[in-house]
Amino acid sequence: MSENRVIMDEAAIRRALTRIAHEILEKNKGIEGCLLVGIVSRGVHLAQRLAERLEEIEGVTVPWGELDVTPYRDDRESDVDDVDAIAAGDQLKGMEVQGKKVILVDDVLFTGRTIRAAMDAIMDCGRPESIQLAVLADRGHRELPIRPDYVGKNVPTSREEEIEVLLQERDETDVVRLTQKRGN
Ligand SMILES: O=P(O)(O)OC[C@H]1O[C@H](OP(=O)(O)OP(=O)(O)O)[C@H](O)[C@@H]1O
Ligand SMILES: O=c1cc[nH]c(=O)[nH]1
Repeated sequence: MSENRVIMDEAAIRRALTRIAHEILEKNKGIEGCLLVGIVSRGVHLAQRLAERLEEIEGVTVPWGELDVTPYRDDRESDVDDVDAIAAGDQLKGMEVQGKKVILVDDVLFTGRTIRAAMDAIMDCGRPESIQLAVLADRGHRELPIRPDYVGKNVPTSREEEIEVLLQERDETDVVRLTQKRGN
């Protein structure tokens, strides 16, 4: 079994994001009223790239923000101090979610717990018209009833495997890899 299998290379990531941008436009009949929200960390770069693609296609500025869902996680230790927790509304820097079509963007979808936390965070800021989800890779193993609206690639995985996403903005390369979990 290969230790490091490339699932998507730079071109595949670029094509997937372009396709997702078109799917977003088709589903929402344009981009009006949409707000892209990238989940920290790599979801932020993907949201920015999608916003850029959408702007290229539609010729309008597409609002996007970033969200660290740590304070909203269900696996967060209860004795963690709240000093560093930044309310979702402050993270979104006043961007209005009320009545908006919020499109959450993340790199990997696994159990769904990160997205559950993100939905809670968004709801803390207002009542969006809808919340949609775009992910670069869906590896299955959901623990909650969450499904993505836009998927770069479905990647069947075992629990002993991991999906690793590297992006130029942080990692100086664009690749999605399937690796063995350390210790396996
Ligand atoms: O569906 P889930 O089981 O919640 O897993 C998916 C999340 O896991 C990873 O984030 P991680 O917490 O590893 O942080 P990172 O984004 O900083 O790598 C990934 O970026 C997703 O946000
Ligand atoms: O395989 C996985 C699971 C969760 N998050 C990741 O980034 N990769």
